[in-house]
Amino acid sequence: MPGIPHNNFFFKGDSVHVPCLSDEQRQHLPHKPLELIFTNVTVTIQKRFILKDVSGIVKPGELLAVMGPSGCGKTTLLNCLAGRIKLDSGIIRLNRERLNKRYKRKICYVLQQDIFFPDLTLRQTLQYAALLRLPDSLTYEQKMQYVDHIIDVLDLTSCQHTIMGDYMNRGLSGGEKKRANIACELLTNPALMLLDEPTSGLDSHAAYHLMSSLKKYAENENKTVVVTVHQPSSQIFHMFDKLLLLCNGQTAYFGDVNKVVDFFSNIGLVVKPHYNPADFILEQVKGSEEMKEKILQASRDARILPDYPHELRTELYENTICHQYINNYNHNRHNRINGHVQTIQNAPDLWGNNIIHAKSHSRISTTPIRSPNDLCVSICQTHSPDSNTCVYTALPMKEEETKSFWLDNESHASSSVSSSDYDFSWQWPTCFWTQFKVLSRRNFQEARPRMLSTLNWVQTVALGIMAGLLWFRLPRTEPAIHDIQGWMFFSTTYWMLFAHFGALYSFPSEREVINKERQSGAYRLSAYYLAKMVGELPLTITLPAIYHVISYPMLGVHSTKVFFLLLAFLLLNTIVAQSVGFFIGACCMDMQVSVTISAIYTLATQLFGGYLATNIPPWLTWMQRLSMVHYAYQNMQIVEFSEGSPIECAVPSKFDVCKNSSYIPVSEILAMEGSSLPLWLNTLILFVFLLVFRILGYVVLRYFRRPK
Ligand SMILES: Nc1ncnc2c1ncn2[C@@H]1O[C@H](COP(=O)(O)OP(=O)(O)OP(=O)(O)O)[C@@H](O)[C@H]1O
Repeated sequence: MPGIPHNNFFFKGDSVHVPCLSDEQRQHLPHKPLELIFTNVTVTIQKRFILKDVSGIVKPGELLAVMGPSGCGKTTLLNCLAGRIKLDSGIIRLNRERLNKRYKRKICYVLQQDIFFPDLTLRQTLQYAALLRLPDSLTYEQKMQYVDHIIDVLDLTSCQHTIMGDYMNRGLSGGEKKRANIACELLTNPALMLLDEPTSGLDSHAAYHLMSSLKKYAENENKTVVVTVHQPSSQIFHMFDKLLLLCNGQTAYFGDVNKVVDFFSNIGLVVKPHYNPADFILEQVKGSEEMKEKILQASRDARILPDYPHELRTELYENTICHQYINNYNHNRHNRINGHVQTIQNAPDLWGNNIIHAKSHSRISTTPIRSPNDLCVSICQTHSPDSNTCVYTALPMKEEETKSFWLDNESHASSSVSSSDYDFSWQWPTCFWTQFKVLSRRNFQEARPRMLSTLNWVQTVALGIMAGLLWFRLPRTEPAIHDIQGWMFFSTTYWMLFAHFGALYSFPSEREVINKERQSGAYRLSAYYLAKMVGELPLTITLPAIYHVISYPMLGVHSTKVFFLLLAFLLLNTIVAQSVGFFIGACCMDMQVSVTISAIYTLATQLFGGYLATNIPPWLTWMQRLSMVHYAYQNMQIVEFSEGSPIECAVPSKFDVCKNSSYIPVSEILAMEGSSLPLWLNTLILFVFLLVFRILGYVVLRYFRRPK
């Protein structure tokens, strides 16, 4: 394939391939290698330790396996490393810099669950991912060429036109979905890959090939790879460079994979010959409580042995050098650093250098003190100049990295910008316009099978004919008024319910995909939201329009203008109802709650619509103001009875006006149902409904339903 290098690494048959960019393309994705260090990671949920003091280091080119029994905290650790869970304590660093939002696009996180739009094919899924996540500097052809290549090297060619599928519609197999999941993430040429159970659901052959691919990916591309695995075969086990064994959320072993057998032997747990070491160590950490404690104690003891990575020894510095140092402050003063007025605590360090502790809002800049081996940095996380309230830590740093650094002390996942290493990954991969265009197209393509399914067509046509037959050729006389109103009210309420519940039911499955993509920083929420409105609009209005085209002429068309105006209000009402459904879907995580709220709202809307109850008690009239159907229904009457053929009075007539006239004016017909508003005001209110609920939906997604 032109433009694709031959230093391939992914196995396909007997050959090995690289799903990577050509050198020219690679220039557009300048990810430098990342070293991952996590120290003393502790997470508690509902006062229960899920992870406690877990530490590890993975260098570029290395493959770290996280193993342990089910429920020991593997996924939680991966979530922490991806910055998706707030730590109770501990630090995660990438290239010695604290994990922050800027790294999101350098990290690829392949989730345990394969979350996709079920109706898109594998190829469409990858194409959209490439269009959204590869930078605008690559042309469309280059992006598609890369998709072809990824499909080829992951051996997905034969199933590229198969839908992803779900439990209702069978699509890709489990293994194919898993590879598709990895393919989507590999598109961005990530520097750090986190994969949660990538081999689950694969047969041993497929699992071996996948793991060897990842191993070669790490080695050849200098990538950092972390995987969680349950029970690897011995072949797979020996592919790992490093192993982190977890037991009850604590480190049972961290180090080279080829030293783990010795570690267990040293505490009297000797692996039998020809036994899979992975099975052996997992059996030990699933053993009795005494056995677990013995292993955990041995692991704690190993932290002070010489071969324990010195990058992880923060507690040594904390307890000795930094403690002594912090107690040695001798004066405070104010100064200006990095353009911010800061309180600076300045003191000579233990080795004769100066240390400056500086605090400005949430950002901190410190100069380090030099310890005999490394640099000890003290970080004050409070606004108080009192050293007793400072939280401090010590970390070995390279000298060039110590000039200044910025600390995000709120959350690992929140924003923090370093002046150094500023690259494209801080920005969105594509501009708003590209995101909007691609997402509109994808929304249309994804929603079409769902919204315009054969069943929906049958239902619409059947209902249109039924309504047309029921109200067939209605005469323009007083006794027919109620029937004409019946058709209008039925049409508006039916399409309100259809659109509202359609939006409600489609949202939960869509939300998972959107959350996954938002977490990886693929696009702006605003681009998605706008694209959703635009992309789905033709689909939302198609079926009500078909219904109208069938049923209204059967009633008897009196003017083209009336035909189109009635259609316009029917569609406007449908779009408003969809907005409300979308808003409720965004608010409620629980489907049953959202269905209940929707049922109450839509039924109340019907009751107060003006057709079913005409004598609404005065203290309840405000409810009518909240009924969206009410406004559309009123407008349809205004149009039908003022622009259409006049309605003849009956003899005798219940309208007083018929004493002096043969026709009933629209105002009299509307007055039968209580007070009414002019056409323009009803229309304006419908547009206000539309805008308010769309904006509220966005606000909820933006601020209250942010993916963690
Ligand atoms: N949000 C949460 N609320 C309550 N408990 C949680 C939550 N998230 C995780 N846990 C608990 O934390 C523990 C670790 O969960 P985690 O999913 O990390 O385990 P795991 O090792 O990945 O398991 P498995 O191998 O079965 O996927 C489990 O006991 C789980 O029940």
